[in-house]
Amino acid sequence: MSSDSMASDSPDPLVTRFAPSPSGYLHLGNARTALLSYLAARKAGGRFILRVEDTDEARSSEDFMMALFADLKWLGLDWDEGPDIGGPHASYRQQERRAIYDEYLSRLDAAGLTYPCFCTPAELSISRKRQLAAGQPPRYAGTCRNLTTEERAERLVRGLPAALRFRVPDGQVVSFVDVVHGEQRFNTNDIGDFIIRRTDGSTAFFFSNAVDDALMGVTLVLRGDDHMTNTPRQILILQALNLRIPQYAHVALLLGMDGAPLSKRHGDTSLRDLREHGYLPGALRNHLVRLGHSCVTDGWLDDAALIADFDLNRLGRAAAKFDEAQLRHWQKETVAHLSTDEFVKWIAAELPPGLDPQQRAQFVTVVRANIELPSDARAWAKVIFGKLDEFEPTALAAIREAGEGFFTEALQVIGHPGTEFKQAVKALGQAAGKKGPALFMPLRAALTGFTHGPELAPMLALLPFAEVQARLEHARRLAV
Ligand SMILES: Nc1ncnc2c1ncn2[C@@H]1O[C@H](COP(=O)(O)OP(=O)(O)OP(=O)(O)O)[C@@H](O)[C@H]1O
Repeated sequence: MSSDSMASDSPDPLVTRFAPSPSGYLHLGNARTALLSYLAARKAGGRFILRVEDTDEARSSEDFMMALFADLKWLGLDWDEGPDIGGPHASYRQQERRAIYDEYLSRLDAAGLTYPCFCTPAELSISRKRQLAAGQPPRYAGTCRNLTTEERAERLVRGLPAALRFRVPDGQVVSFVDVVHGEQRFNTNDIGDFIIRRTDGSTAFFFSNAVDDALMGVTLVLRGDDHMTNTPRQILILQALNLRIPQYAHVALLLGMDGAPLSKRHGDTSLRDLREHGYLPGALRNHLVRLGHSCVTDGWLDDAALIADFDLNRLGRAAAKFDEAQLRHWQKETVAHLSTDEFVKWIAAELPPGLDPQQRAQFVTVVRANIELPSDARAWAKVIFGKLDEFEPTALAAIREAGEGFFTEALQVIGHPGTEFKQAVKALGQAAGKKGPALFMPLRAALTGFTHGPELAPMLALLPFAEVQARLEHARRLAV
C-alpha cells in the first residue's frame, strides 16, 4: 500500500497550509513551520491556507485565535484562505466543520471501518503498562474490536461513554516519500486501532486534520516531525475515504536552549515576547528560515529575496536549536536595512519629548550603529539628552585609573564652548602623557558612563557645553 503515485507528479499548483491549535501564543517553532509553508507556496506561485484546529474546546480560546492572526501578520505572512478572510472551503475553524466530519465518519462506519470503544482511561493505561513490561510497543490491544453486536448494544444501553476507533487493516505496509526524509514505511501491525472521535463527540486530530487537508485541496503538508508517526494513520483514513493524499514534508522540531522541543503548552518563547522586546519581523524571518533550511545567500534577505531563495530541496533533517545570538545577529542586520524614516519611527517612543527635527536626525546618525533594540535607543537618549547618574563598573574603574589630574587637565583643555573635540583630545593626550585607550577610555567613561558606544566626537556635539563640563567635573571628583 503506497501513496507515492498519488503524492507525486501533481500538475496542480502547490497548496500548503498552517494549522495551529489556538491554545497558546505562537512560539518560534510554530512560526518557523508557518514561515516555511508560506514560502513554499509563494515560491511555487501556489496558495497558502490558514486553518485553526480548535476541536479541543477546553484548551482553545478566541483570544488565542485573534493573537495567532496578529502574530502571523506581524511576522509578515499573509494567507489566501483563512478564518478571518474566508475562502472556497470555509469554514476554516474546525469547530464549525462538525457536519462535514459527521458525514465522513458515517462513510467510514458504512464501510465497516469503525467501532465504538468503551475502554476507560484506567484500562488503557494498564494495558499500555503490560505491553511495555513485555517489551512490546504500546498499541491498542483491540479489546473492543471484536465485541459482538449484542455486547455493543448492551454497553450502549448502559450509557457507557464510547469513543470511536478506526479499524487498522492487519499485515499491510503504508509507505510514502517524505520531502525531507525520503521513503518511509510503516507496518500496520505496529499501529493499532486509533481513536477518531473522542468520548465527548469531538473528532481527533488524526481524522479532522487529514480530512480537512484533503477537502481543502492541500497538496503539501509541511509540519513538524512530531507528526511523522501520525502520517501512516492519516494515509489509512484518506485511502479508506478515497480522498486525495498530499505530499508530506516533516521538518525537525525547533528545540529550546534546554534541548527540549518548543511547545505552546510549556509557554515557550513566543513571537509576542520577542515583538514586545523590540525584535523586528525581518530578523525573525531571516533567523527562522535558516533553521532547518539552508539559504543560498548568506546575507540579509528581504521578503521577495527570501521567497526567491527558498527551495523545498534544501530543507534539512538536523534538529535546529533556537539561538539568541543568531537572532541578535539578524536583528542587527535588519536594523541596518531600515530606512531613516523607518528607524526613527521604530525608536520614536524611546526619545524624550520636545526634540527638534535636527536633534532627532543627529541623534539617529550618531547612535544608529549601536542600536539593536529600542531599549538601546532609550539608554543612549538618556546619555545624550538626560543627566548622567549611572556608571557601569568598567567605566568607574577607567575613571579611577586615569586619576584626578587627568580630569583637571581635561577641564582646562575642553574649557570653552565650541571646543573642537579632536584637537582638544590631542592636546589633552600631550598634556597628560597618554594615548590610545588610556586617553579615550576615561573620557568616554566620564562623558557617557560606558566604556563602549557610539563615536565620541559626534555624540559630544549633541551635548550642551555646560553638561560636558559638569560630567568632567563629576569624574574628577570620582577619581579622587
Ligand atoms: N518545536 C517545534 N518546532 C517546529 N515546529 C513545531 C514545534 N512545535 C509544533 N510545531 C508545529 O507547529 C504546527 C502547529 O502545531 P500546534 O499548534 O500543535 O503547536 P504545539 O506547540 O505543538 O502546541 P501544543 O503545545 O499546544 O501541542 C504543527 O505543524 C507542528 O508540527
